[in-house]
Amino acid sequence: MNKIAFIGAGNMARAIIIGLVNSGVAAQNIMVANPSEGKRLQLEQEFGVLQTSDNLKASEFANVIVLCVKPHFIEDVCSQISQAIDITGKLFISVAAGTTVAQIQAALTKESATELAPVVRVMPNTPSQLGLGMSGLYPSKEVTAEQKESADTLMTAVGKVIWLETEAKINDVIAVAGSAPAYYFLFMEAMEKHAITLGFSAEESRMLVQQTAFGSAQMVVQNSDLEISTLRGNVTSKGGTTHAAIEKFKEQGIDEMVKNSMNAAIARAEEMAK
Ligand SMILES: NC(=O)C1=CN([C@@H]2O[C@H](COP(=O)(O)OP(=O)(O)OC[C@H]3O[C@@H](n4cnc5c(N)ncnc54)[C@H](O)[C@@H]3O)[C@@H](O)[C@H]2O)C=CC1
Ligand SMILES: O=C(O)[C@@H]1CCC=N1
Repeated sequence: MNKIAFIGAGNMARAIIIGLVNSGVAAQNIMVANPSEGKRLQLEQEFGVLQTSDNLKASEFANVIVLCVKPHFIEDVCSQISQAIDITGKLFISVAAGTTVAQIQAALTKESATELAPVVRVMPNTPSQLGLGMSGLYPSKEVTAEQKESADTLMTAVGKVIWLETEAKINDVIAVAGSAPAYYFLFMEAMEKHAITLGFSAEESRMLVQQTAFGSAQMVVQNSDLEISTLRGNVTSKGGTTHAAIEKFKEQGIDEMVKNSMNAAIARAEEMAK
């Protein structure tokens, strides 16, 4: 049975922890470390996970250490852990955008050490908290088959996973899945705002938008044999209202806008890794 430490108790750690506990992982096998107490105490109260302010205590407790701090803290956190405790046999999983395996391994390597630590980079997304996450995983070559299985089991508990052939694909997963919940939220926010200006109450606007988004996503999921464009076509009567709206989206360059925005996420991830 793996013991899992989360270093950092923010949005992404919370999403994965909720998904894990709901999937049946024993809360006593999870310890979360965060310097300030608010978020970790909340996780303890809600889910019974162990918590500490001490990254080293959590790292000693676990054989799988999930790094869930902001990218600019990853290297400091890794050095702190590797300088203070014996990390032999421990698997490191990093969810950080724009922080490479090489950077993480360098920070995990003591001057005297010759071996590199096993690291799996994971790019998850926040729907993990509902068990509906989508993650891309990339293992360093030091990761054993058993550790790969552990990482797969961990992320499968909170959603679907794909394993990536190259580390560069992690940045593509950021654009398509990691950052993408925010794109859908942005679109829903825009629709909700306009529904309100059309005279619906805030509650009605929210319900109209969320139920339509939910139903549409379910239609995509439950009709995997159909192209998404076919589902769109089924709504779009020739010369009708949907056609008018879709033509307006196209006229304003929706494909270009989506492509450029996704590429901006990739470019930012590449820039962060420098
Ligand atoms: N939020 C998202 O949708 C996604 C985030 N990520 C990655 O997850 C990582 C965390 O992002 P969020 O959870 O959104 O950030 P966040 O700011 O919500 O959480 C980070 C947590 O780390 C804690 N922290 C700061 N310094 C620390 C230290 N030295 N030791 C232990 N804990 C420390 C903070 O107090 C905070 O609670 C980032 O690297 C990000 O790239 C990846 C995929 C999706
Ligand atoms: O915005 C970010 O940098 C992180 C990575 C993917 C989602 N959130």
